[in-house]
Amino acid sequence: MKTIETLEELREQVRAWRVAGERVAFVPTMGNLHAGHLTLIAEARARAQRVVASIFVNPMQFGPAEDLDAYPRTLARDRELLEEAGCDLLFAPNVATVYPRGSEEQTRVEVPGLSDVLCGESRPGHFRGVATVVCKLFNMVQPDVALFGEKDFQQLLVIRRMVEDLAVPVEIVGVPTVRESDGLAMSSRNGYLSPSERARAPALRRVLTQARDALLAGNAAASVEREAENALREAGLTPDYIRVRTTDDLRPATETDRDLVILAAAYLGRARLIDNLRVQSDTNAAPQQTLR
Ligand SMILES: Nc1ncnc2c1ncn2[C@@H]1O[C@H](COP(=O)(O)OP(=O)(O)OP(=O)(O)O)[C@@H](O)[C@H]1O
Ligand SMILES: CC(C)(CO)[C@@H](O)C(=O)[O-]
Ligand code: BAL
Repeated sequence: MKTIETLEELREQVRAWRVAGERVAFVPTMGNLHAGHLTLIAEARARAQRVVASIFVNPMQFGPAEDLDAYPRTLARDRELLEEAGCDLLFAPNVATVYPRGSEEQTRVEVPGLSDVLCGESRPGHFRGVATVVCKLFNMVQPDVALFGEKDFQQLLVIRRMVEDLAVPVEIVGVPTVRESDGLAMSSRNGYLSPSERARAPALRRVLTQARDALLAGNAAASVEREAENALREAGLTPDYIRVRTTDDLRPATETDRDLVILAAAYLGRARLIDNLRVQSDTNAAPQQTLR
């Protein structure tokens, strides 16, 4: 596996593959890789002849009080994992390669609406940073297909919408969340948890599952959200939000919506955990099973 830091070398390599008629898949990451990332690489391999991964801790998506400096940087280990997983090229640019004009850069990519709710409300400007860097990385790598985890459900929707609205010629594939054996969604930031916090963390997934069951049993979304927040507090987590939303545009669920997702974020020690669970209720279900 090659590691490339400059745009010139990246473009030369990807151009050679494209000229040879090879399809290129792209997996953008911030590094500190785990089995979730490696599943994205495996899915990428199944969809293209060549796989490019990037590792770039993007300053633009971090708020001033967030963990940009502390974010784990483990490049040597990440390289080994990518190589074993069959990645062809690692693009590991520095900040000046991605943002050559530094603070003088003016262009931003924004997906308002989808970016302003849920995680966007707690992390103002976060999705502007994500959409801008993903748009740049797409222009740098020029892949045919790019893969993103469903763990970051809102991010996946923001990217899908950006690609649609700007006619970006990249197919976007969402990959189901990879979990630890106790249900906790794998995440680089799980490494921030102390042993006792780690023991409490699976409550997030447990509460999401209980909330889904309560919805399917006919309870109203607002009461399900309230109960779930209380359950998170009782489990020792500090809820940021837990909300029932439509899967396509994250609107609050109404009685007639059938394709829903419950999204949650909660603080635990130094970590802010996120997770989500789809709820597909049957339109022909008996009355007690429909959403009220
Ligand atoms: N558990 C997981 N299952 C599937 N995909 C995942 C998982 N965790 C992360 N991803 C995906 O990997 C890609 C890169 O994510 P990133 O490098 O930020 O990892 P992360 O573990 O989500 O980190 P963080 O803890 O900082 O959010 C994203 O598309 C993300 O959705
Ligand atoms: C998509 C991404 C690599 C953009 O920096 C990041 O938000 C992430 O790792 O999910
Ligand atoms: N996985 C999402 C990247 C972030 O939290 O900044």
